[in-house]
Amino acid sequence: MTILYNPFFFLLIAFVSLFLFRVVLIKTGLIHIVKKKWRFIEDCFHVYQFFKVPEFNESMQRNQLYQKVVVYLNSLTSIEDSDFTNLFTGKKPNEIVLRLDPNQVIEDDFLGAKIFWINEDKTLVLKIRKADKRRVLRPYLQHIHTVFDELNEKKRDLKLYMNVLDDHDGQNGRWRSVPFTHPSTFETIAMESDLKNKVKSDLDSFLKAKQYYNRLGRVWKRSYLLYGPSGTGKSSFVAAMANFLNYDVYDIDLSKVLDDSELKFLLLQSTAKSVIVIEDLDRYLSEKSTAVSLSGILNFMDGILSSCCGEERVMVFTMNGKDHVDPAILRPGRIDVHIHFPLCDFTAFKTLASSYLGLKDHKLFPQVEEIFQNGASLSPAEIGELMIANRNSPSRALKSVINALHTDGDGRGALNIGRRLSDNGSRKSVEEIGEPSGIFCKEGGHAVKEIKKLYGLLRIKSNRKSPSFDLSSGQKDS
Ligand SMILES: Nc1ncnc2c1ncn2[C@@H]1O[C@H](COP(=O)(O)OP(=O)(O)OP(=O)(O)O)[C@@H](O)[C@H]1O
Ligand SMILES: [Mg+2]
Repeated sequence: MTILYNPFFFLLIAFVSLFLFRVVLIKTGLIHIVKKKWRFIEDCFHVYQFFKVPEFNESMQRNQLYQKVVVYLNSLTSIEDSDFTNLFTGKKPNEIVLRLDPNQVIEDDFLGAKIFWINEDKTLVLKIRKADKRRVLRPYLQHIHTVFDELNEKKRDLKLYMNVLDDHDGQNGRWRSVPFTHPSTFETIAMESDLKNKVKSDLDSFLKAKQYYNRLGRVWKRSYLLYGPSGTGKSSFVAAMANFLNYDVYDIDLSKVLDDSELKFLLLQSTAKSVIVIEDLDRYLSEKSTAVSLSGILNFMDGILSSCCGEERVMVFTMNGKDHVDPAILRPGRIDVHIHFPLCDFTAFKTLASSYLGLKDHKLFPQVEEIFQNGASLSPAEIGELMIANRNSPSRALKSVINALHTDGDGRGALNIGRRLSDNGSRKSVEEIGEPSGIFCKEGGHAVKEIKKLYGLLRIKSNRKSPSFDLSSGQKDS
């Protein structure tokens, strides 16, 4: 019986009872009633101020702020906690969005202050403690603007612009647009994952670097050269980049550009947050199938003109090979990142087999691996086509890939290897850093490298015969 008089026993009982009480409150949902009562009691001790945001102004024009607040509130997770919420289908398939119901209260936290929104008829009422108002209100409204802009940016429909020769209406210059709906993403591209991540983080850091570029007095742009044999995924990669960045695409057909000044004009007419692409640049240059001069292209690449618009742009140039391209185009500082798109190797093949056939492993894989090791190769496009054509039978698909590698692909990979071996020493140094298919000329991305480049520490290297490789080894060193 003495245990009953033990204070520890009482404490234990109290703890257990409290715990059980809490469990009952949570499990039965009574917690919400308790919270409401508690809020009511709290309200008695605070003085609140109310701000109305009506949907229309006195001239019956729409209040922009109302729209922004609605979008902002609908994005809050606390909307799920209000007693009534409307459910709608979203724009994407299977997407369901929540919308605040009239007469509901939604709670928000900002800078440690509690803010309540009451959805009255055609008016949103902001309720804030007087004690918090001076400190919180302005930054909070600014926060709503920012979140709204971000959400808007995310959901906007992308466009693909193409330049045309005729300009009948004269209204939109020479650009014509269609919705950009290319499904390619970084996930669907078969590519060394390390390289893919490097490109993603390069794009990410570019997006965040507005202040940085401004401080250095540089145009806020980043340019990429994608080069490699046909069907290795260069165009798909451009689409993946645009989808990743959520940028429009401006696809410049150089054969439809009448002269250098028109190329400048096209650049000036492009909007911020866009990927500007020139495909097959090497072909235009070697066949001279464009009226644009080399200097016109160089000026375009340097983006001198886009500096007047000052907003972010990504430029992408694709080529089948760099061998016959004027060195001025490839000099360091002109194109920031070079990415090589090789023919398929066994790793890329496995990625394709996984996405096209849903195969993680197969008894024919060792055979395929051996063929790749013997130097045969095909482009991912060729392998992809065979897999799509035989998608109902993975074994047949793999056999047809093996056949094609034996016949069409024989020696293509070997040729590739041969080319590498016959290259100069600097190309070998690329192989040494373990990025045969990766970014081998990547300046910047990191502040130190940008500054080095700016202040000419790397300029000495640009005079060498094969500047990209020197730069990459500089990168390796650093
Ligand atoms: N690395 C890859 N990963 C996944 N699919 C690929 C890859 N490379 C090519 N493909 C597929 O092959 C087709 C052709 O690819 P894409 O047009 O991007 O090649 P490309 O390098 O631009 O060729 P070209 O130099 O002839 O323009 C696309 O349907 C794409 O899905
Ligand atoms: Mg292409």
